[in-house]
Amino acid sequence: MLPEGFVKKYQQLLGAEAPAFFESFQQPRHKGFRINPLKPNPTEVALDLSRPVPYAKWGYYGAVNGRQVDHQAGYVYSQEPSAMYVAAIAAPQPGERVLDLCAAPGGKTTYLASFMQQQGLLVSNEIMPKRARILAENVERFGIQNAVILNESPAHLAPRFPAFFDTILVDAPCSGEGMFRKDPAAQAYWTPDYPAKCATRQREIMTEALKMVRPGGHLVYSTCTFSPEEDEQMMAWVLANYPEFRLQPIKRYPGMTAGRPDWADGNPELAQAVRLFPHHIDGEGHFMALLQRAATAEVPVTKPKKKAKKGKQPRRKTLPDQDQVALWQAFEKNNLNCTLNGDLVVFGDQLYLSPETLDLTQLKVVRPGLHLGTLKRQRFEPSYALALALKATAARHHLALSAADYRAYVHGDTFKTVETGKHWVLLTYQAKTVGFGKLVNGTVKNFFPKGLRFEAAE
Ligand SMILES: C[S@@+](CC[C@H](N)C(=O)[O-])C[C@H]1O[C@@H](n2cnc3c(N)ncnc32)[C@H](O)[C@@H]1O
Repeated sequence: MLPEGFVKKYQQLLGAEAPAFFESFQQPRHKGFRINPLKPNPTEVALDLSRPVPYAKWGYYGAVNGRQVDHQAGYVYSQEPSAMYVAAIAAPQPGERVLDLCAAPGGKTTYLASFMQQQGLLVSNEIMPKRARILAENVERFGIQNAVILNESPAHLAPRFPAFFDTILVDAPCSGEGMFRKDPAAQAYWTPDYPAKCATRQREIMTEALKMVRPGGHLVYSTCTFSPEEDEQMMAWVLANYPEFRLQPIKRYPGMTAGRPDWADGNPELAQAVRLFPHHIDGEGHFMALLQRAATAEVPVTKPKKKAKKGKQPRRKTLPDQDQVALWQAFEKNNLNCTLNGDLVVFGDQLYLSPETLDLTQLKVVRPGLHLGTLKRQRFEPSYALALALKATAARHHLALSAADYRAYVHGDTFKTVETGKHWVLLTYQAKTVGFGKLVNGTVKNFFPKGLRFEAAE
């Protein structure tokens, strides 16, 4: 049952449309997924691709089975169809600097990365530590090479990246009215003053996010809620307080409706925003707006940091030493056919490849780039993330698994093979890279991450 206050509110706002809107909550929800253009032959998945989402490149209606190789190998990402349009509006170019400020679990980050084709910088940030780890898992599964994953508050990020990003996505935490069908708990949580509370937090987030957009750059703001307080009124607040930002038109596909100036301060510019209502479109519902910062906007000068006294400059702890570089290079030479681009960065005994030289000191870093692997005393152990970022042909040794071997592998078991020798093997199943194993005299030792092990579907 929809909350009483919710029904009253939308009866008033939607008038004659309200019954159709309420009725949509009785219908089954719409599921969707995107295929991953970063992988070789991305359409070779065991899923029905006959129903594309008209407004979302790589998007389809349908459900994904999380126990199948298409999911495990990062060939598909489950995403509710209306949510897909957010990153499709942002559509960053390869080479751009992009920030996804509220990024977990990664639906929009993985979509942004699809556009970027591994070029440029994608900073994916999530404030909640647990959710940031899930974000990292999804980024790795998708095989993204140019992402830096942070676990920061917007207030801590803004002074570090003033006017830095070409594109910023703020998929704001919201009252989640568009989640009512998927998650009945969202209904129980709802109270008439909840949207206003969420709006306060959204203004705090936007205050920081806007500082990080470069002159001429864009910010996409989105919520999965219908409440004007969090949607048009948020954008009205931005336009009134930040005159260097203007709303830009967004293409409206059939079923999408214009933002409602009459639900805010009447500013006609608000009609540039887009609403996806569940009674008009096959999706759960979303609001999205595209802001652009004037190319001529003046950027406040930030004070340069005090330099450490001569001789006291701490050595950047993240630069690998010669021995560590040598271990990686030996692994690369003996095992890979490709060269990976970026800066080598070391955190403890973990080696990463960073897409851009960034000063990440005093930031909570989940991944400073692509995780390459672990530096052991005399050897290098490649990571699962590296395997999923590689094409099978990028490795010197690869091994195609049978269905039984694949099941054993994702379950965490060792298995036998007729191959001989002692070296790393990049494992594939149905021509999809699924992880590394170590071949030792006919046995493949299992390196599938413990926390991800599962029973594969038959
Ligand atoms: C709508 S969800 C993001 C969904 C994500 N963009 C996706 O597509 O998978 C909003 C996220 O904002 C995070 N969040 C909550 N409070 C926040 C705050 N004060 N500042 C920034 N992010 C916050 C939540 O933890 C949540 O992961």
